[in-house]
Amino acid sequence: MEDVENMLKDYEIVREGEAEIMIHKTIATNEVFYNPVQVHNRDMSVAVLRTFITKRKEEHKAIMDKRDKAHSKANQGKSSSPKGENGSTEKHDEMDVAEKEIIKVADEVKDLSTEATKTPLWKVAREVKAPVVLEALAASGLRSIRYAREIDGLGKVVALDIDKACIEACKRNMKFNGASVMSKVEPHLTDARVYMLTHPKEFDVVDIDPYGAPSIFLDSAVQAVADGGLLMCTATDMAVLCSPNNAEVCHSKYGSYPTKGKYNHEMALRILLASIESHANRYKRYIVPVLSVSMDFYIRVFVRIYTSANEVKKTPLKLSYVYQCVGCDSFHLQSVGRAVTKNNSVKYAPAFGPVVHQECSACGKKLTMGGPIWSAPIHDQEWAVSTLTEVKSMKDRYPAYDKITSVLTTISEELHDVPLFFNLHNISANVKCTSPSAVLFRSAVINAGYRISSTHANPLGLKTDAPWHVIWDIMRCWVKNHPIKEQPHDSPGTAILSKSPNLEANFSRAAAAVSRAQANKIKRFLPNPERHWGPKIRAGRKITSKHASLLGPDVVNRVINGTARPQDEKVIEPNNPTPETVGNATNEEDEPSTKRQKNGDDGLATEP
Ligand SMILES: C[S@@+](CC[C@H](N)C(=O)[O-])C[C@H]1O[C@@H](n2cnc3c(N)ncnc32)[C@H](O)[C@@H]1O
Ligand SMILES: [Zn+2]
Repeated sequence: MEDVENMLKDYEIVREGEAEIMIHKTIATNEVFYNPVQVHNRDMSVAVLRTFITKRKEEHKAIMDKRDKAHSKANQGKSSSPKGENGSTEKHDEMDVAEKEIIKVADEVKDLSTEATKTPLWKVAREVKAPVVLEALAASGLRSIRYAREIDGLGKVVALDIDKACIEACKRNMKFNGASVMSKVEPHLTDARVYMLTHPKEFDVVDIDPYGAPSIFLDSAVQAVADGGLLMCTATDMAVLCSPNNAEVCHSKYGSYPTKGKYNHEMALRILLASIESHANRYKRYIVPVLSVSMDFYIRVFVRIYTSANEVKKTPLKLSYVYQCVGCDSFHLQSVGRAVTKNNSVKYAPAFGPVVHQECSACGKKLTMGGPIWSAPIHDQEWAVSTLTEVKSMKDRYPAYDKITSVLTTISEELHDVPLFFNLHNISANVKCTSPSAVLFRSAVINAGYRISSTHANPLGLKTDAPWHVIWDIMRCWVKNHPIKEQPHDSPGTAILSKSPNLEANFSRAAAAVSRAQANKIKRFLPNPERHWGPKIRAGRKITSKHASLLGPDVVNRVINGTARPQDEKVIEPNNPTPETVGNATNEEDEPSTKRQKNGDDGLATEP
């Protein structure tokens, strides 16, 4: 008893969701990674895991129903087949009926769940197994403990870390959370890559939450996920994924070039998805994204993984290069592959190109090329809506309820089949005019016969299927009624405005120009979580005077002198290193400024 009390006096107890973890009071050691603002990440993961469990049950039930239907049809065929003289032929007929029915049903089930696994229908167990989870990079074990305590119907949770101090902290925290956690969570001190490679297809859920880039874990992670299982993966190296200044690093880690577009947070998601797909394809596997989130200072994707050599051939249709104009915000996508149908068979060949001229058709400037990115949908609309509904029904169980409902609401309203987006303020800046309000601009697009939506990745971003010549025509019409000062003759804006519009834009207010969430005054974007929010310094990295500009001289002095206070913990979180500013002025009161700062500190968990 005294031992426990003695031990507890060195720790601060932090509660998140239903888990409580012990954080050492002496932060100078910075021994085990813990970042409180990642509660958004953990809450979102809890929510998606709950949806996964529900969906798997539904899919399993559908398979069972179909199997039962197949059996009863086969039995009917058996009883109604006329008795002939030749017993063996009759038997054959009966088997034919049953077999055909089962094959037909197997196809239907495959369509139903897009689960192209090779498991024969008769082999599917009657009871759906409780999903087994692997948290590959567990640190304090907080996430694994939350999964074990909060998610009903979950099987074992295996928590790995390569760092002894982390696994010790994880074991301590498990014990602190009681017997139910002790019996469910299984910690291992090991290199996650080796563990995942030696446990192929063993986990229904694999969670990767690294410092910075997940790239070194992807190859083994895609192999550890069971067919139809879920891979959840974070990347916090936004400076690499978003900025052409780090293009070499991005290409070496992910196999794609980023471009300089205002859509760069969504592009980061699409680069990560393309990279996971490429790793999966090596093992005849492919991904189906269910939710892809750009949040705070990082991105997180949730993808299901299936095995099918046939489906893998279609990957080039889901990938595109991006041509980005250097003069204006126009961008164009070029698919990597195309489908060729010949005599009832489909083959996949490289696409015809290029889809653009060497100069931008709007402003005449050059185009840079980026990608390849994942250009198929990044979310499953039904998953987004189900997850949102489920979160709303359990408000008390999500400490970051406001944040995750706002993100899920915006995601549920996104145009899912339109990759990337532009920023209304930026395209107005291209032609040097005052920006039309979002509602007026959206109305003009809708009145021209196209669809438009917002995006969760940027409060001022707009997704539309309208081609760029329509977008520029709308801006030309706007400028006609809102004249601008004369611009330099060689500016992109002058080139854009020198052409007469082919379309007469109609700015009269369209009903669909305001989203359902906006109409109902539901918050779609929230301000930053707290003053010193962002990725944390890597665990174990010594805090020195070099971190003064980041943490403040007082905190650094206290840490160096060994007199740090528990509240200093909150300050040891540098700002977001994302190289772009997401927009400042906003014309919608529910969309606060999310201007972010550049940061060059080399001790960040996000640095490459
Ligand atoms: C960002 S922290 C994980 C945070 C944790 N998931 C959470 O939600 O609090 C990354 C962890 O990965 C661990 N790690 C790094 N490389 C690893 C490897 N190859 N195998 C296992 N763990 C590793 C580090 O020790 C660190 O504890
Ligand atoms: Zn241009």
